[in-house]
Amino acid sequence: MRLGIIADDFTGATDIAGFLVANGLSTIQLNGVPEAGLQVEADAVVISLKSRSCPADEAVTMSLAALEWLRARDCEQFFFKYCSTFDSTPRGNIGPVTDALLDALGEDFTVICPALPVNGRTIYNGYLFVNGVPLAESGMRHHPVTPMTDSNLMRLMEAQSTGKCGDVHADDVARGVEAVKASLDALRGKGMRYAVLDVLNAADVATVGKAVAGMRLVTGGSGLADGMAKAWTDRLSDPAQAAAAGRPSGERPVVLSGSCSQMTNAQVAAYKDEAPACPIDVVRCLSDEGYADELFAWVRDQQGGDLAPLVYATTDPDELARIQKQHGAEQASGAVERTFGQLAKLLAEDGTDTFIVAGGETSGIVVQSLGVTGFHIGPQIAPGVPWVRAVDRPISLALKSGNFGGPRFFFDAQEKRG
Ligand SMILES: Nc1ncnc2c1ncn2[C@@H]1O[C@H](COP(=O)(O)OP(=O)(O)O)[C@@H](O)[C@H]1O
Ligand SMILES: O=C(O)[C@@H](O)C(=O)COP(=O)(O)O
Repeated sequence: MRLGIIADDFTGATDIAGFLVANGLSTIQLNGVPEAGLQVEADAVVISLKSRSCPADEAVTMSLAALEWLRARDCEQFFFKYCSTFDSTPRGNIGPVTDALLDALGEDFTVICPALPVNGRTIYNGYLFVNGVPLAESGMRHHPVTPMTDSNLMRLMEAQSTGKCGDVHADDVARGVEAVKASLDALRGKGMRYAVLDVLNAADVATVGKAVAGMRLVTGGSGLADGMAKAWTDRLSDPAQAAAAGRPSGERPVVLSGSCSQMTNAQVAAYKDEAPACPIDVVRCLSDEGYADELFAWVRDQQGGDLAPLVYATTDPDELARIQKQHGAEQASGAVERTFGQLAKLLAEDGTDTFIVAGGETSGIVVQSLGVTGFHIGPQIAPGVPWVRAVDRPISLALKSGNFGGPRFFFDAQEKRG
């Protein structure tokens, strides 16, 4: 197998898998660390974990177990996939997991590259920008679980890891693959353990993708994987064929939105103007055991129309701050996730076969509640959001990262099924 990927959340996993498939790499996504005996045939395997916001020691244990499974399949290269907005808690899991993976592989150096220019994530001088705005000034500063209040990737990485972090400057990236490799060698020579890769555009993506070809472990977002896959294009199959097994097949859709990101707020606003929509009451998530049953009954009544019913917890930063102040951030987000998990399970048992889900943590809980083992990856609805189809039952899903897709994403997902 060419590439083994450990993703720290479920939308992140489908994001990277979607880019690999779009470049013609046959890819399978496995939800959680699979049992030792499972056989898979693919160019790339993505193991999706829900390890972004849990305690660091749990994230390390899960990631090492995933690495062990992948190593047993003779992967040529390993990729630790985290968010293109470097989402991590104040203590942070990206550093500890990167360190643990490096140590387990006997390596002492890797790259840090969350860039994804096609979705507006660029890196300059080691600072991460979201649509031209520094990360800490973007909507990510209000994230319910992983608010990002620093834009400097070197500082973020050093704060949560054991080593020093340098930067491969945009000028070197613009000069090409050999200049990037020389800069990486120089940083390593200076005792750095990590090197941020500046990336401003699609050409830089291709350059850094080639430059990391010989590294045993790389870390970053799906943009880096896109560049790596492009560098392998000569050995790849037809993208349409690679996506065939993941094409959506269902007929009873629902939309579940648990993301409070800026783009999801816009998507929910656009969709609820035209489709049946039910807001989630956080207080009832916290206190009412029967609440998921009630939501289930509502969805069931609404299915069968032109547009799938939407259940959403999505709210704006002011209301979110109020809820978190009143109930505690962890308690509120945990209760909302639990409700989505219960609702998804009830819906699947009743025959809902298509789940369009917004939010990484939300997607994680939905997929875990459905108990799906893994996914075939299908065509992309928007950059970073492919359709996926469960390997073990006829269920299709679109797992949308909070900030991905255009304002009409929920409509697009129901229209773009081929
Ligand atoms: N109204 C709300 N009040 C409190 N927490 C919420 C609310 N809506 C969503 N959440 C929580 O916010 C988190 C959003 O994270 P996630 O699903 O990963 O979205 P994103 O992809 O935007 O990061 C989840 O834990 C979710 O349960
Ligand atoms: O890299 C990205 O931005 C996404 O793949 C990702 O990790 C999404 O996480 P959420 O925003 O929590 O959905």
